[in-house]
Amino acid sequence: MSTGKTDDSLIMTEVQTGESDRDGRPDRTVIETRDLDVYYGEDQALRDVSIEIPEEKVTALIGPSGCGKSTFLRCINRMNDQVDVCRVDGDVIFKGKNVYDDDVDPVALRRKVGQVFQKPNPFPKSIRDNVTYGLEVQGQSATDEDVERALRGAALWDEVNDQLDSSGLDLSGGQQQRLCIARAIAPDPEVILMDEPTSALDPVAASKIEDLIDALVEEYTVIIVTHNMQQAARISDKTAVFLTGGELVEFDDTATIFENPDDSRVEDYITGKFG
Ligand SMILES: Nc1ncnc2c1ncn2[C@@H]1O[C@H](COP(=O)(O)OP(=O)(O)OP(=O)(O)O)[C@@H](O)[C@H]1O
Repeated sequence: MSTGKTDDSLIMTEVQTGESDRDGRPDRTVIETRDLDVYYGEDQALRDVSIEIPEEKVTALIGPSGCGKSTFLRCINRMNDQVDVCRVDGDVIFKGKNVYDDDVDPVALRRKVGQVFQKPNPFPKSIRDNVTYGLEVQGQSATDEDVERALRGAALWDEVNDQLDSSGLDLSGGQQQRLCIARAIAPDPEVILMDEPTSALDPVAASKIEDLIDALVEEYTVIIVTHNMQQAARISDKTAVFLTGGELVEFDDTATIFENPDDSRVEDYITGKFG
């Protein structure tokens, strides 16, 4: 297949940031927002959000309902373009390039920044066609190897390799979500956005997705919205805490956020005093 991390049409310089990491390498910023304000009509959903998301790490976004977590995710791959009343001010820099620049093609952007949603949403098509869709929508043909690679990457191959022509809708909820992850990774993205990907699943299926996220981050950057504080603590390297009004209150290593946050509002939120 012709996709891959060598296609740098959207990619400019990379930015070095801090020091902590999974495997000894220094952090590199893959996405940076600067002074990001987002409005729906007159209502402001995000307020002056500046953050640097490290590459090949899991960053969790937590905070009470309505604080703008999903809005933030949708800014990164410009899904908010599809909301007429939505206005975005400020910069969203993906590997050095502002994704809101006029010369950025949102479809190409979404190949590099894939998304998985709360409710598994496979197409009413075969398992194979669900996986190849992400490539074909970009005008690329997909081989059997591409299908196998994506399904293996989503820890689903062993369960479905003898039924690739069956409907994706016949799979269990957890398998459907892993199929959606396979669809997202088929075009070989850099970043995978996940909006509460386990909240519609039973605990066993959710645990498989958590294990999968741990494996995916060897190759991809994962940004996950979750309401499940234990999940954020278990799977993420960094945690960003948003609070009502769309303010990013604190962003730090997950251990620091959960054990020793700077802001008392974060402690109150985490200990369940509000939100
Ligand atoms: N399409 C839309 N049109 C108008 N307002 C919207 C739209 N989407 C979100 N909002 C508003 O923007 C604010 C932030 O919503 P958002 O869904 O980003 O929050 P959230 O933190 O992800 O919430 P939740 O945890 O409940 O999913 C809310 O006040 C919400 O009502």
